[in-house]
Amino acid sequence: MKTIEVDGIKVRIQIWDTAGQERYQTITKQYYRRAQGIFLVYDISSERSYQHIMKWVSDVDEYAPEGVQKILIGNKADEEQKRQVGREQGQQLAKEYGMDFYETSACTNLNIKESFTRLTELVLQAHRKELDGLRTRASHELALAELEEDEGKPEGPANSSKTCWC
Ligand SMILES: Nc1nc2c(ncn2[C@@H]2O[C@H](COP(=O)(O)OP(=O)(O)OP(=O)(O)O)[C@@H](O)[C@H]2O)c(=O)[nH]1
Repeated sequence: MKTIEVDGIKVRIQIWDTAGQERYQTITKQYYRRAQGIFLVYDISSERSYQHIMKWVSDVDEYAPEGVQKILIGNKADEEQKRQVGREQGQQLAKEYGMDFYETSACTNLNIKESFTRLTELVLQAHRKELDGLRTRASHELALAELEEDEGKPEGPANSSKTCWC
């Protein structure tokens, strides 16, 4: 659990670090179902981890809820001398999937706060849209209900609370 501030709102986020290893996949998939935001992380010093991202994306598409927000991360940006994946490759892949992209480093803290804030922002935005949709629908339903109720009552001053209905 961690609390971060986004647009002046304090948001409590729960972070799960899922295992990348194949043998834990059954458990990992169970986490997808409850996720609202997902970081897809590769290691910039490992071309193999970058190639795996496509598999992660298809798993997420299959098991995560529809509106889940995703960000692509190229981690270990401090390991410049061991770099196997160019920044542009990361940007390109993120673009293909319509995701934001950050290179981060857990060692130097590069873009850690920024990427968490951005993912939270995206989740909040998506949630707001959903809430606004529900609110609009609810207000329409309310308006309809009021209209229907009005239809059953006599018109004009007789509809006022002071007037006797009998
Ligand atoms: N140089 C560097 N090393 C890192 C960074 N992030 C993680 N590591 C190292 O990478 C190794 C693996 O880190 P983990 O956090 O276990 O990676 P993981 O992806 O969660 O691993 P799995 O749970 O097996 O999928 C550890 O030795 C970390 O210290 C980073 O930003 N820079």
